[in-house]
Amino acid sequence: MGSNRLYDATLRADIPGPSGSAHLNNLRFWMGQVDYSRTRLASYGDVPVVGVTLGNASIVAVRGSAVTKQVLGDVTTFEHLSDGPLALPTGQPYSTLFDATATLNGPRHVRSRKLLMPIMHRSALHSYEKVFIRNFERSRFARPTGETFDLVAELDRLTNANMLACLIGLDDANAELSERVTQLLVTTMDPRVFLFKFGRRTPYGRWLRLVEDVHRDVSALIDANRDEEPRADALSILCHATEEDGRRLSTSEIIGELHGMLASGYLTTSVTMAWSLIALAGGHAQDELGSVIKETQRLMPTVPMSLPRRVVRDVDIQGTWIPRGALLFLSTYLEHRDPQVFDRPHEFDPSRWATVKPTPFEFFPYGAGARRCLGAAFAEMQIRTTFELLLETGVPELLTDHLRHHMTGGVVAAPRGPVLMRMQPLGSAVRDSTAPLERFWQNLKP
Ligand code: HEM
Repeated sequence: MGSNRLYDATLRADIPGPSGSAHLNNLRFWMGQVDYSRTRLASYGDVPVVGVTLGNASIVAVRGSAVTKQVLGDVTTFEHLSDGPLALPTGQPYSTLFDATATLNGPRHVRSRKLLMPIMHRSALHSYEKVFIRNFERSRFARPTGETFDLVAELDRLTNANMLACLIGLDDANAELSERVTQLLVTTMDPRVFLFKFGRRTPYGRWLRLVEDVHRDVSALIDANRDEEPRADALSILCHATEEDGRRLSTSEIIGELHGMLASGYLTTSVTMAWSLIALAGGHAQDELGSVIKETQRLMPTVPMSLPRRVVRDVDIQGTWIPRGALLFLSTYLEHRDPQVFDRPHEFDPSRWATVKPTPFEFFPYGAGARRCLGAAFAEMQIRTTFELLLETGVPELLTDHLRHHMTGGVVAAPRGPVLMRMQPLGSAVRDSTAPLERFWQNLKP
């Protein structure tokens, strides 16, 4: 549904927005969504719908908790994209690799969410916790020796190991496949792959071979698992899951869902952990852990602009008519700084969470409604388990003063690495980085 073009002159609407070249406006939007929200969108105040280009609804951003509720609450008008640059060639065994909860709509989406529920069941989460503990103990965070390292890279390694073990059951014994799956996740986020979608020696050709290899190897793993005793990882749970009519998920469905969860959950978790650890190591280790994590997610939501929604029927948004076909975004970054909800909205203050009680449409780092992040409980358990162990082990000390962010994978706002830290023995006095951290948060003000 809807045009894949990023500018469609026929999608006219009576909305404000910058004039000038639509292509340049689009470029500014895609280049940096935090900066776009901060410098462009914020200047329109409370206007509910702003076009990336004046008077055109090809790409629009919407504002306010009432509109957020309308958009996230109506999954039949505002659909997730199932098309886009990721579409794979048809007729191949791997053609459905990107068919998963995050890209499906309508009854197929409802069905796939339901089928994934056992993966997030309390008993499953309990077994994942053991993996988080084991991998933490092998990480640099478990060694309070004063060694300097890059927290962004270390968290990336740790989260990757956690996800591969919990979702696919991979560990050191499957190093080669682990490496290939990781490579696929990383290259799928590389825009160069999709610039020229032809040839075998191009980045696209190499990426397609990787898709084929991973699909073949994980399919073999799934087939082997069907005959084995159930284990605690998601792959095994899905192999043994049955629908109400007794039907089992096909190998292609399972591999699509596993890939979808890895793609949705790996970078988002490692980056959320990196921002939170920067706050902990920079002077907030004594504050209540849950409040530090929430306050970090408020000021720097890892996904600062929502996933795009395709408007599939003409719709009225707070008195503004938006035509079918529009591509619509919410600015989580701006909604999380609403002064009506958060007093002194640009200050990093974990203690506010003792009193502030935002609705799910005022604070939504994981989205809200029928498409709320399916892995939120999994991510939260991973974050809490890791940081509780870390704070019991030693004192984290932030060594990098100049913090910056960049957009990666198209949708994630990550710290620009390296961000150096060290783990000092418990009871050590460490340098106070509150001033540089404060400067960083202030520089992010709209
Ligand atoms: C801190 C880490 C994470 C953050 C910040 C995050 C954030 C999000 C956001 C913003 C969405 C979009 C919601 C929407 O479109 O309204 C989403 C969707 C999703 N996430 Fe996460 N996520 C995280 C971790 C994970 C993990 C670990 C998994 C899997 C194990 C996961 C699986 C999914 C799936 C399957 C969807 C699609 C849900 C649907 O469309 O019904 N996420 N996530």
